[in-house]
Amino acid sequence: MAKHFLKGNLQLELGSFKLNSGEFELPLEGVTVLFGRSGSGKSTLLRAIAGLDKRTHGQLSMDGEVWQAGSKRLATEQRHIGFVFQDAALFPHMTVRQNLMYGINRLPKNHPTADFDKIVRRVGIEDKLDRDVTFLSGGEKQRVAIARALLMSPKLLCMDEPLSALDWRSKAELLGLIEELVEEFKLPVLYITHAPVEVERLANQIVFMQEGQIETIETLQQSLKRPDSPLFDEQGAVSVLIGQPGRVETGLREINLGEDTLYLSQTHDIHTHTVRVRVLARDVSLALSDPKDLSIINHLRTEVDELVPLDEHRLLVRLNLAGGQQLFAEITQASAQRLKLQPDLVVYALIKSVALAE
Ligand SMILES: Nc1ncnc2c1ncn2[C@@H]1O[C@H](COP(=O)(O)OP(=O)(O)OP(=O)(O)O)[C@@H](O)[C@H]1O
Repeated sequence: MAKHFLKGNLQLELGSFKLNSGEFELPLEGVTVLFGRSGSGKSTLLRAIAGLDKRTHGQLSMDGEVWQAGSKRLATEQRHIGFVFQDAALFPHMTVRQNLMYGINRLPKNHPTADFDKIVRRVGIEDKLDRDVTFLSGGEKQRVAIARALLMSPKLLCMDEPLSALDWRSKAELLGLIEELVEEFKLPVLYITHAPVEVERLANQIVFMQEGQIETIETLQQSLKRPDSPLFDEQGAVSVLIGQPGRVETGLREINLGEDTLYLSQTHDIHTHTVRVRVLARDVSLALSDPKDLSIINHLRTEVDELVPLDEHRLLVRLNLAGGQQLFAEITQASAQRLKLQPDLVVYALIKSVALAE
């Protein structure tokens, strides 16, 4: 059961664009991603929830505390929300420390704050405190923005495309950091992104937006179960397997899936208790028996759940793993016929360890 709930129905008109969320009840557990096409109203909904636009109407309450009633709003400062935007929005020509202290010094006296040294160390900017923010890299600026938000001890953290302006290496580093912080601080997060990889790595649940409305709210696993999931891009269907990190041996990282073990060719340190492994359906091959003389390391015993045709040549096979998780394999219709695939048939899912991304 989620500890926090955001409940409401919000309207906001911006020129010709109308946000009309419809009634929603959002259990805020871990990361809730707002997902939808450009212009579908994700940022507008986030701003309405945060109380950043005076023109907002409707109803909103967080854990029973009224944030919006008709046109009356609780001021944003009183909602205890932390913000991280695409552009870190730091004060230029001020040091990192001055930027961090600026917000803290403006908090009401009774407002709780977090341990400065702890946050700064945790976010990895302890050696940057006296640097002018103008000369920080994009990734470093976002770390400062995250620290600034966490120092406010927010009840809710709102992140609007926090990684989209970064290069891939900084993106990967910050994605890992955000994942760790969410687990460590147990902070509900509302997160906007266009990138399925970020959704798959972080989301507990997803709010799908379309033309200013909330279309549907689903857990990550629910939306990945749909063969036509909006999360699937030109790379095709994706599965996310959740496990616990195990040992590293001979250059392979073990991921414990309960009954099964996966081997990843990544050996960097993992600081979270659970790990999500992203598997592209097209990287999964199937065999009717467990092949012994193959370079592919991961052989998972599965049962066919369903065959879903994609077009006249290809299909998706949904597989059940022993521990209850599901995995997609994309194969040709010709292979499916040759193997005589049908529901309940036992097949071995073969995945190269280098194809797996944590
Ligand atoms: N202040 C404004 N005045 C008029 N129209 C606006 C204003 N702000 C946003 N809009 C319009 O509202 C619509 C929704 O914008 P919003 O930024 O919420 O979409 P989004 O889903 O977050 O898009 P993106 O993914 O591109 O950031 C867009 O058509 C945008 O042009």
